[in-house]
Amino acid sequence: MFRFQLKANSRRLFNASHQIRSVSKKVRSSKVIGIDLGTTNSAVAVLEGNKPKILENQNGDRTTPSIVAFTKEGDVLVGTAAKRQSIINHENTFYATKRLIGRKYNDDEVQKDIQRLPYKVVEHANGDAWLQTTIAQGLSYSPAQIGGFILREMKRVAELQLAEEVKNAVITVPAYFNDSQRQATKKAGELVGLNVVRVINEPTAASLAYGIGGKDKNNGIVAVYDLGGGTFDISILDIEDGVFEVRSTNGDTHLGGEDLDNILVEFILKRFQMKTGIDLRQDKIAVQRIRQAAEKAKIELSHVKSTTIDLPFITKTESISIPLTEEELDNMSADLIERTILPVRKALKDADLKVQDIDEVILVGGMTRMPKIRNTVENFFGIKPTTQVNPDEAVALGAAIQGAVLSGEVKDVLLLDVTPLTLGIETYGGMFSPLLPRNSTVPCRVTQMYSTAVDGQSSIDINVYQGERPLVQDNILIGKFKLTDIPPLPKGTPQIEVMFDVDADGILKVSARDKQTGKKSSITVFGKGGLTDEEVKRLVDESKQTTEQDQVKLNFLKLVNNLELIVFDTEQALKEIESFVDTTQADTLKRKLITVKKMIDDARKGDLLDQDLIKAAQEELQEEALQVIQKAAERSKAQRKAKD
Ligand SMILES: Nc1ncnc2c1ncn2[C@@H]1O[C@H](COP(=O)(O)OP(=O)(O)OP(=O)(O)O)[C@@H](O)[C@H]1O
Repeated sequence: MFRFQLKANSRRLFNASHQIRSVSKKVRSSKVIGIDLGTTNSAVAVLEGNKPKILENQNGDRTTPSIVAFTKEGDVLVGTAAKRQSIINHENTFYATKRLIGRKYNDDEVQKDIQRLPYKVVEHANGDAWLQTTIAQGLSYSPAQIGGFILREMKRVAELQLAEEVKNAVITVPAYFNDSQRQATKKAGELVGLNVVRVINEPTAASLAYGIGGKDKNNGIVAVYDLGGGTFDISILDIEDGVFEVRSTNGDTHLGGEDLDNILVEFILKRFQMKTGIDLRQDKIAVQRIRQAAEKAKIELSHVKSTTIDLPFITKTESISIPLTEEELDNMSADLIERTILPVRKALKDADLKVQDIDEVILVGGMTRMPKIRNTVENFFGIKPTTQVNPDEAVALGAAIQGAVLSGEVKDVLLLDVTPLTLGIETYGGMFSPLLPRNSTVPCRVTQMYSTAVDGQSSIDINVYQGERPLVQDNILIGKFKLTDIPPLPKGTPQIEVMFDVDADGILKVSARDKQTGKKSSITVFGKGGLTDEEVKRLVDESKQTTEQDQVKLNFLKLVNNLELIVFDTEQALKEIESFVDTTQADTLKRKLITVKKMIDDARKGDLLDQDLIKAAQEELQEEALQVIQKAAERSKAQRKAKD
C-alpha cells in the first residue's frame, strides 16, 4: 500500500509536467466563443463555417450544470461532478448562484432565498451577498467568483473541442439585469482570464440564433419569451435584413424553474408531514434529495401525464411515494406562469405594439418545454410559438453569432440592444430626474444641464438611480459621486452638465462638469453606492487578491491532506511488517509519526501555516519509512532463506 502511494505521487507529478507542456503548445484562438451563463445550466458555442455550433463537454452533454463544489480534499468540482456529490456535500455545493450575483445581502430576494438554500450566504464587508464554505475555517466566495469557476469550465470545454486556447468570449445576461449584475458577470469572466468582448442580453442572443441563415424569412416583429431556471425575460425585437433592433424589454430576474421546484418541494414536505408528523425542513440532506426528485418529476410531466415521486428511506424508517399528475403541477404553477404575463404586457406597451402586431414568438429556456407554458403563451399571442432551435441552446448559439460579428467573421448582422430600466439622477427634494428612458438603444449618450439649489453652494452630490418611479426613494441607487469646488454663486446660476454614457454592454458611466471652471468628476456605475473610481479599483483588486489567497489556502489544504494519507499508509505498513522491523528503528518511526500527526493537527487548527515545513515533514517521513520497509524486506528474505 505504501509503495503504491509513492508511485501514485510520482504519477501525479508526471501529469503536472505533462499538462504544462501541453498548455504551452496551445495556439491562442482569435475565435470568440459565446457563453450562456445560466442559473441552472450553462452552454458554450462557437461559429463554425457560417453556422453556430454547441460545444459538448467531456461527458458528451450539450449543457453543463451551473454548479460548483468545494471538497474537503481541497478540490473544486464544476458541472456534473459537482451535481453528483451535492447531496452528501450540500454545505459546499453552490447552485443557482446567479440569483445572487450583484445583489446585496439585505436584498429581500436574497433573504427569501437564504431560507431555502442548503449552503450558507453571508454578508461581505461591502454589503454584498457572498457564499461561505465549511472548508479551511470557512473560505468564502462571491457569486461572481463562483460564476468565474463555471466560465473557466466552459472555456475549458471550448478549448478541448477546438484544440486551441480561447481568450475572447461574449457572455449573456438576463435582459433585465441591472448595472451591478452586469458588472459582476463581466468581472466573473475577467477573474478567470477571459477577455469579455461583449455582454449581451439572453433573449436578444436567442433571436440571433433564429435569425441567422434565414434572415429574409425572419423579417418582422418577434417576441422572445425566455423562462429559464432563475430568470424570466421578454424582449420585443424588430428584425429587418440582418438588423436586430430591440424595441423593448422587460422581465423578472427572480422568477424561473427554481421557483416552481420550491413550490413542489414545499408540497412534498407538507404531504410527508401530514402523513408521518415529521417535519423534514431542517434536514438539509433530505431537502436536497427532495429538490432533485421534484425537478425530475417536473421535467417528466412535460412528456407524460402522471408520475410518482419516490424517495426511499428519506428518514431511517420512512419513505416518500407521492403520485403527481400534470394537471396538479399545472395548478401549482398557475400563479407563477401568470406572473410572466404582466411583463409581457408592459414590453408590448413600451414598444408601442399590440399583441396582433407580433409576427413570431420564440420560446427560450428549459421551462418553456412545459406544455402549460407553451399553451399560455400561444393563447396570449394567438400564434403558435416557434421552437425549431433547442430552447436550452438558443442563447449560447446566439452569443456565438454575436462573437463572430465582433471578430469580423459575420458581417451582415447588426445588434441594437436597449437599456432595461430608466436611468437618471436625484434632484432637489428627492425627485427623480430621468436622463435616459428605458429601452434606449445602446450604445448611447445624453447630456442635461442642472444647477444649484442653494445660494453659494460649492458642491453637488450626483446620486444616480435606476427605475421608473418619480421619487428616488422608490428606485434603486446605483452609484453616487460629488462635484466639488463650484464657485459660490446665487442659486440657479452655475451650469452643471451631467452626461450619461452607456456602452454596448449596457454599462453606464456618469460624469458631471461645471461649465464655468471646466472641473469634472465621474464614475463608472458599479451599483455599490458611493464609490469613487479609486474605491472601485481597490475593490476589484481586493477581489483578485482574495482569489489568489483562497487558492493558496486550497493548495495548503491539499498538502496537509496528502501528508495525512502518507501517515495512514505508513502506520498500516508498519503494522503489517512489524515482526521483521528492528525495535529501535520502529520506535524512531513511531515517534516521527507522532510529531507529524501533531503538525497536521496544528495545520488544521490554523496554528501552522508553513507549506515548506509540511513538505519537509512529508519527505523525511517517506524517506525514513522507505528505509524501515527495505530493512524489513531484507530481514524477511534472510529468515526465509534460513528456513529453506
Ligand atoms: N422538459 C422540461 N420541462 C419543464 N422544465 C424543464 C424541462 N427541461 C428543463 N426544465 C427546467 O428549465 C430550467 C433550466 O432552464 P435553462 O437551462 O434554460 O435555464 P438557465 O439558462 O440555467 O437559467 P436562466 O436563463 O434563468 O439563467 C430548470 O428549472 C429546469 O428544471
